[in-house]
Amino acid sequence: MLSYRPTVAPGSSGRLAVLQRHLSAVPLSGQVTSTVYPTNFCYTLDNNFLTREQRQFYEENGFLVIKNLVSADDIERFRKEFERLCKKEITVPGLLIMRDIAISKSEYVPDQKAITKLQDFQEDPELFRYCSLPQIVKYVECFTGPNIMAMHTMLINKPPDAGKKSSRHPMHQDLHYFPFRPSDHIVCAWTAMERIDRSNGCLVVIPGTHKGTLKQHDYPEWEGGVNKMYHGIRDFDLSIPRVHLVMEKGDTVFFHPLLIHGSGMNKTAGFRKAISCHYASADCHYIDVKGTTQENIETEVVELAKKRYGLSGLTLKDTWMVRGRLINGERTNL
Ligand SMILES: CCCCCCCCCCCCCCCCC(=O)SCCNC(=O)CCNC(=O)[C@H](O)C(C)(C)COP(=O)(O)OP(=O)(O)OC[C@H]1O[C@@H](n2cnc3c(N)ncnc32)[C@H](O)[C@@H]1OP(=O)(O)O
Ligand SMILES: Nc1ncnc2c1ncn2[C@@H]1O[C@H](COP(=O)(O)OP(=O)(O)OP(=O)(O)O)[C@@H](O)[C@H]1O
Ligand SMILES: O=C(O)CCC(=O)C(=O)O
Ligand SMILES: [Fe+2]
Ligand SMILES: [Mg+2]
Repeated sequence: MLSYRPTVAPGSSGRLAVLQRHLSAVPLSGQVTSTVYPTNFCYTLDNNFLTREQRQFYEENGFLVIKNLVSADDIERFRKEFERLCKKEITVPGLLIMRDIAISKSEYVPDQKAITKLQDFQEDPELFRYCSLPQIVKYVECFTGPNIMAMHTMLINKPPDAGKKSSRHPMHQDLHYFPFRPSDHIVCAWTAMERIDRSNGCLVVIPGTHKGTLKQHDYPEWEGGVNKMYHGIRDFDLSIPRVHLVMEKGDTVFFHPLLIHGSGMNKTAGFRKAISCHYASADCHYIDVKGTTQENIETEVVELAKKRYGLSGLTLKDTWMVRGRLINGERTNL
């Protein structure tokens, strides 16, 4: 499994150069002069799908919410599949099932609802359908270009907080987990599977932080404990204003992997559900994270892979190479 090689030989630095040229969005001669063409868009591609307002919003803020993008029927199907997986009616290779730290450390015997997160559902055709929904992929292409990889999949089932605030997700940047670049060609799609607001722990973002750099991440020092791998930005300044994204069922947010975000406590009795996929341009390249701030997460992920699959000597890159799946175009580098 780990001897995977891309089916198309890399050597595609030319493609990336083309993509980068697209990113600078320089006006072409001969275009309609009544339109003012942007000269400084660098986080979105010029493929005429996003409106000018949508592009401008993402450029400035690092996220974009699209209302009602996923149908109630599809969400119902994802919900049903989630239940089958929780009940272990089916098993899926590679699927990671995670329970909340508060539940895992208590005497209480959890039922299947006590699952906080399913991760890596790329081998489950029903859930993976989410990643290929054409209306999502159309948006994704505006950030990644045409060669699209689904790198990371999650169904988050934020449990009612057990009283220790462990249902929170600390403020972080997803790029911390990713050993591939450039970051501008990576995007997360995150769809609310029901109404999500401050009562059940909505996404919380700090607009504009995608323009910054990757920060040092560690486990936050929370009294009630922190879930495995829920790293947060070290010494994060909580006085910086946060924006709470209240979303209705089917609404989808696309966000940049440097955008600082987290999610709040679930104060309701229900399990708050969202489904997400991180996409990257297949033209991105892997980096070695040794000696960088990402070394700590590499150590943890590699330890987990060793524990689960008995494989030693892996790198963070190896664990992503085997999880990535092509969605559109050619698998060039990743
Ligand atoms: C091919 C390689 C695949 C490797 C995959 C690695 C995942 C990489 C993550 C990338 C994320 C990138 C995207 C950014 C998004 C940000 C995030 O969401 S980061 C957080 C997501 N990460 C995860 O969900 C992965 C971590 N999960 C796990 O490692 C496991 O689910 C587990 C927490 C270890 C539970 O394993 P399991 O064996 O099923 O459980 P138990 O046998 O009951 O417990 C073993 C041991 O672990 C303790 N424990 C259980 N739950 C938790 C928890 N939520 N937090 C902390 N610790 C937990 C449990 O108490 C046991 O401990 P003990 O001391 O041995 O008793
Ligand atoms: N006092 C705090 N200590 C540590 N982290 C915090 C604190 N307050 C907020 N955070 C971080 O910010 C995230 C969002 O929290 P925020 O307070 O903005 O939302 P919330 O708790 O869902 O909403 P509300 O404050 O309305 O209950 C939390 O998950 C956590 O990561
Ligand atoms: O709480 C959520 O649904 C999102 C958490 C998150 O940001 C993540 O898993 O990367
Ligand atoms: Fe995240
Ligand atoms: Mg709060």
